[in-house]
Amino acid sequence: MGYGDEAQVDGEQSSQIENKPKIFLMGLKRSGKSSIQKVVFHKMLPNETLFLETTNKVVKNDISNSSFVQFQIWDFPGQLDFFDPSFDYEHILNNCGAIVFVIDAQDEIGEALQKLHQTISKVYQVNPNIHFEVFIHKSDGLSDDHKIDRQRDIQQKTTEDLMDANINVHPSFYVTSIYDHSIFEAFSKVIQKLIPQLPTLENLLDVFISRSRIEKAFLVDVVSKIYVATDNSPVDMQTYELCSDMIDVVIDVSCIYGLKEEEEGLGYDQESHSVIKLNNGMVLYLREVNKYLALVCLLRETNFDKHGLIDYNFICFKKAIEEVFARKTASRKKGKKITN
Ligand SMILES: Nc1nc2c(ncn2[C@@H]2O[C@H](COP(=O)(O)OP(=O)(O)OP(=O)(O)O)[C@@H](O)[C@H]2O)c(=O)[nH]1
Repeated sequence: MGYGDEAQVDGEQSSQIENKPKIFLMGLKRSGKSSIQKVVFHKMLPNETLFLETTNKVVKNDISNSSFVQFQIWDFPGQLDFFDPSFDYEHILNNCGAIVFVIDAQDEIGEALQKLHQTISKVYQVNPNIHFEVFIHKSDGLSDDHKIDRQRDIQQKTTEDLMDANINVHPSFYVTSIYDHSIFEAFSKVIQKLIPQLPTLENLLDVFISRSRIEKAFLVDVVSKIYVATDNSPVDMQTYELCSDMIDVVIDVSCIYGLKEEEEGLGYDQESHSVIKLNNGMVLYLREVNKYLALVCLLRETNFDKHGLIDYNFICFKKAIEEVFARKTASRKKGKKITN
């Protein structure tokens, strides 16, 4: 299952800008932009990206999976000169929330760094509110030492160049690969910056886990496995991977045993919940929050004895989330009325 429409847009169509915030995927040719989009949002297997052809036009993708996560991803071909005077980039940048700049960490990085600097300096002049996110990509092919060196080099050079040019921008850096969960974690962080309700969601999660003696909780988008929010304790990649895999297990089992004959669907509804006891004394706990989101938690088995309390706290948490959604929808409608 994938998301929404995928459309090729040319110069003219690109001027028809909708109100959803946009995330631009930029970087040199073959750096991995289309692969990232396909793997994260279209469930393409990483190995299948080997056969992706080079992108010739801007590819626009509408991501409307949940009330919180609604945006467009624009995949720019590596060979496109974004700042060509014939390309109306100033207009396009007005509604852009973030630029994800992808650097192939297995390749020579000089040209990519030059292009990154040029992109940041020009974009900053048009819209200083855009978040700059640098993916140090294809990290799977590097040894651990090499990974650290690459990240340090890219981060240092970019920051120094920006300081020398007097540009007050602080890009975020992520080491990513489509062959593990790093790409999902990085994209989660990119998207979270575009969710205005993030502090409220994090607070709700903090209260929920502390009252329920839970170690870690993620509010996950069930289709993409991007986490929309988590509590304030640090994210450990293995825990995120476990929680994300649990969603697959629950959906797969529901599809096989939960759907009626000839019934089609994702196998995920209000009834979806699951508890998995691991052999290391930990428990995974999943509950449906709404059509798009699941709460997935990790807790100690000894703290699961009072699971009635956890279930009760979850109901309160779910109600609070519904209120946040309702407020968001109400304020959106109010905004529309005013503009009408
Ligand atoms: N090892 C490795 N290869 C990757 C990764 N991501 C993408 N690739 C490979 O990189 C190659 C280029 O990927 P694309 O997604 O087509 O690159 P692009 O940036 O969209 O390229 P253009 O369309 O030319 O701008 C493909 O063969 C992918 O399989 C990764 O994380 N690790």
